[in-house]
Amino acid sequence: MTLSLRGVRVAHGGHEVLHGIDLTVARDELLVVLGPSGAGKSTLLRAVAGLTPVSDGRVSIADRDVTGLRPGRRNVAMVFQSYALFPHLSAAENIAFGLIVRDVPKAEAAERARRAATTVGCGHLLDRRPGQLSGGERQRVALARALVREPDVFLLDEPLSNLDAELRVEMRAELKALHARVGGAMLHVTHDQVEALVLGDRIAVLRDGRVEQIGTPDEIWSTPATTFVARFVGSPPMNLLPADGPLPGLGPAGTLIGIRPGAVGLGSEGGTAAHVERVEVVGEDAHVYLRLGEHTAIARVPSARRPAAGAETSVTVSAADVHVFDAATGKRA
Ligand SMILES: Nc1ncnc2c1ncn2[C@@H]1O[C@H](COP(=O)(O)OP(=O)(O)OP(=O)(O)O)[C@@H](O)[C@H]1O
Repeated sequence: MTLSLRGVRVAHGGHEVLHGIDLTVARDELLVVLGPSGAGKSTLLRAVAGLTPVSDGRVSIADRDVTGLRPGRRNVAMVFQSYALFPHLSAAENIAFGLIVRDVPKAEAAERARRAATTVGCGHLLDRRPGQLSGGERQRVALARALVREPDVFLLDEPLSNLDAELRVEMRAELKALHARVGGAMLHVTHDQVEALVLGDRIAVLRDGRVEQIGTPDEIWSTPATTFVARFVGSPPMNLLPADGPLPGLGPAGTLIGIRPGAVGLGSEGGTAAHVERVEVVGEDAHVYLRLGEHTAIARVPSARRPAAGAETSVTVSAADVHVFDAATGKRA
């Protein structure tokens, strides 16, 4: 394992925000830490980088206990959401900076910076200052600056969140391709579930300073361990209904049944009666907000086949599409 965290706890001003994190990242693995705002994602990255002290537990990098080491001794490179480039230095100087301060000869640093810049597609921007670069170009320079150091671990803190939607999708794919090319252990933090599903070899879902589930994107999607994971991953979120609610017979007593909006069938004969409260058209898809007695649910259907708001319809769900959770604990049953 290149990176391993064992029982890592972090407190801010006497208030514990990470409550014993266990995580490993293999040598060429891209692990995404996914969680809502305030879950402790940035704190986790900062603890690995050595920017925030841990109150308990151990951080190991390349089989070395680094828990007590300062950031410069850990051989990690961090890419920040804000890029954190020096405004008065050119892209080339920004990229080479980490080498120069480590006494790499100037000519070698410049050559390595040029190669890293070419790898991430900003080789033609080396003479420009950050103020003369677009957001996406700055992000490339920040990536090249991390890459050039050849660190044991890359730490990426929401690196795509300042980009517009189109560029974010493009950079997401490029980041994945880059990782496939250069390898290395990457810990990538995001609150964007699509980014996590697309990028991650594995995903660790963080909630209130605890890891709720770790698994491949497929595992997280198809077998969410808790109702929290089930609802956080997927948009619109998974419907949760009591097993003895409006769609009986799909789960044992005392459980909640989970049905993704895409698995809610509308308008078939013999289904459960439902009232269409509202319809949102999102391009090809429509989100249909349904009332089933005292409960509500969302269906995702092709826009062309959407019912009208105010209509009466019927709901059918195939048993194979149902997730079952313990109603008391929220854990997968
Ligand atoms: N320096 C600090 N001092 C006190 N509390 C802090 C400090 N930094 C973070 N916290 C608290 O720790 C918790 C976790 O914060 P953190 O920034 O790690 O969350 P996050 O998951 O990265 O959220 P976001 O997605 O909003 O950045 C929050 O409750 C936050 O208020």
